[in-house]
Amino acid sequence: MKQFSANLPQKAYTAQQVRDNEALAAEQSGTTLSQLMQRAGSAVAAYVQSYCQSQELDGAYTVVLCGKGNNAGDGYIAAKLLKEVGLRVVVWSLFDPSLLKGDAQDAFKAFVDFGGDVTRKCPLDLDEAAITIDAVFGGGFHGQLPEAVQSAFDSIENASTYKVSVDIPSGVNGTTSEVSDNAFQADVTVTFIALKQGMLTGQARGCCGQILFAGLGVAKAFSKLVAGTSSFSSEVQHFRSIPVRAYDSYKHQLGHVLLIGGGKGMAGAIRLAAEACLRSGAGLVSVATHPDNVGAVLQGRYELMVHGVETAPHLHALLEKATIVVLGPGLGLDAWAKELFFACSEVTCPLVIDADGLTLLAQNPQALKATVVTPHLGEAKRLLDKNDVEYVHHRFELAEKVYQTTKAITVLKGPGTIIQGYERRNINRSGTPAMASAGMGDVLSGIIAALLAQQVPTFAAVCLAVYIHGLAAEEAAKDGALGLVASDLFSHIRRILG
Ligand SMILES: NC(=O)C1=CN([C@@H]2O[C@H](COP(=O)(O)OP(=O)(O)OC[C@H]3O[C@@H](n4cnc5c(N)ncnc54)[C@H](OP(=O)(O)O)[C@@H]3O)[C@@H](O)[C@H]2O)[C@@H](O)CC1
Ligand SMILES: [K+]
Repeated sequence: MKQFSANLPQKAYTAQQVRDNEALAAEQSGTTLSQLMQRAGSAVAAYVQSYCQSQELDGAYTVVLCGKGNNAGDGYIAAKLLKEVGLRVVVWSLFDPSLLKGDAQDAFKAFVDFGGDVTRKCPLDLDEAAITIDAVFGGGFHGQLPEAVQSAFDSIENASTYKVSVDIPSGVNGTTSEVSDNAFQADVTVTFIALKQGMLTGQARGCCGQILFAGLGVAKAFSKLVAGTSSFSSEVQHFRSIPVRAYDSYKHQLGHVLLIGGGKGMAGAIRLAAEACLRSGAGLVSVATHPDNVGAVLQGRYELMVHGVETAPHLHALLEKATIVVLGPGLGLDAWAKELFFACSEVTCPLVIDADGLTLLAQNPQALKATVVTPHLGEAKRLLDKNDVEYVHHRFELAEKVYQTTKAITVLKGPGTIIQGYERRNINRSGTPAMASAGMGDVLSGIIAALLAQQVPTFAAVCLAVYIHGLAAEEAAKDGALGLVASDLFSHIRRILG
């Protein structure tokens, strides 16, 4: 049986759920916790061996960093197995091994009895270590890494060694996604039993490198026992919810999106959103922008209907024709922006609010009823009550709070975008640098609007838009798109949507 796989399950759980239920899952699967630890260590050793084979690293030096909990137990087991197959292994224990308990203490003793070296100091020039395994903290970690651990990780960060984390990179909170200073930056993380939600989003996602999954023979029992907190999926299944276009379909059947934004001197964002909307299949796309921007927004994209809007009354006629409204890209915060913002109080069709629209919504929470909001971390913070700002580093809580506050499907942007709504939660699998460059958020709101215009149900439209956007970003990056600017995504969006 393969001990680990790059195919990841579609449900995610908190690290605490895993800790609380692994014993019962083991019992129901006819196994014990100490056998689970053996399997966990063995899965890590199997991965390291396969890596060594692929890189032709015979007898390579491997440093195993160990802590004081069960994560260290996995580390000692892996260390012994790798020593058995001829690797030169040394354990660098960052805590006194006498703190180890139970199975972890047994694993330490077994390694030492086998002639394994355990040292409390950095054992060698880390550039000489082909591989470094992080078994310092796993599911039991919270808060900040102790200083000694941080300085050890600092020296590893600068060394040319391949880094493998056991279960969860040390310094990452597997429940909240909070990341300690100097958290371990793995090339690969072999995670056990279930996907931990905290690894899949924000800065934490970057600490994990590639995630490999090892169910340890209890994953099935675990998933029957415990309800996941979120689905972690590419949402490919949502492609089915895009209606097939009839041969005789025409533009008036495919929605009319009105995008409002682009204050004086800020034509770019609204143009990007409008172009993404066209490319993602909306039937008609209108733009309401500052009169100065009309030429710039229309330039080279003559399918757009671009209107220079001075005041709210100019907007009313456009709002009447729209079936979907996007408010915010490049809107600004001046008097002109505020007038258009308040004019949207009459919107009865689905309303997507992004960017400056969110800042104005934060200042006037009762003024508009959004259907979808697409905040990044800073915008999400603004939308919340001061009392809730404590949730800022807890991306799941933050997305949930924004959802409760706005009652709009919330797309918390960033790597591993969280989509929260209708009591469902989704984490975008592609985990790309999707929002890394200027303008890419604007593209996302354009795609969402286009899918809504084509009558894809709202939650599916949002999941699908995030997926398309992430996939397009990934493809653009593969093509070596310099700096990954939003416009690189367009050709890929076209290709993905067929
Ligand atoms: N159950 C099993 O048998 C199996 C478990 N498995 C493995 O075990 C891992 C979970 O093990 P674990 O629960 O022992 O947690 P782990 O992260 O190793 O250490 C917790 C220790 O660290 C401490 N600590 C926390 N934060 C700290 C901080 N900031 N600074 C300093 N100290 C801090 C914490 O202290 P406390 O919070 O209690 O005060 C406690 O002493 C799991 O990820 C998987 O790898 C698998 O083998 C399958 C079978
Ligand atoms: K770890």
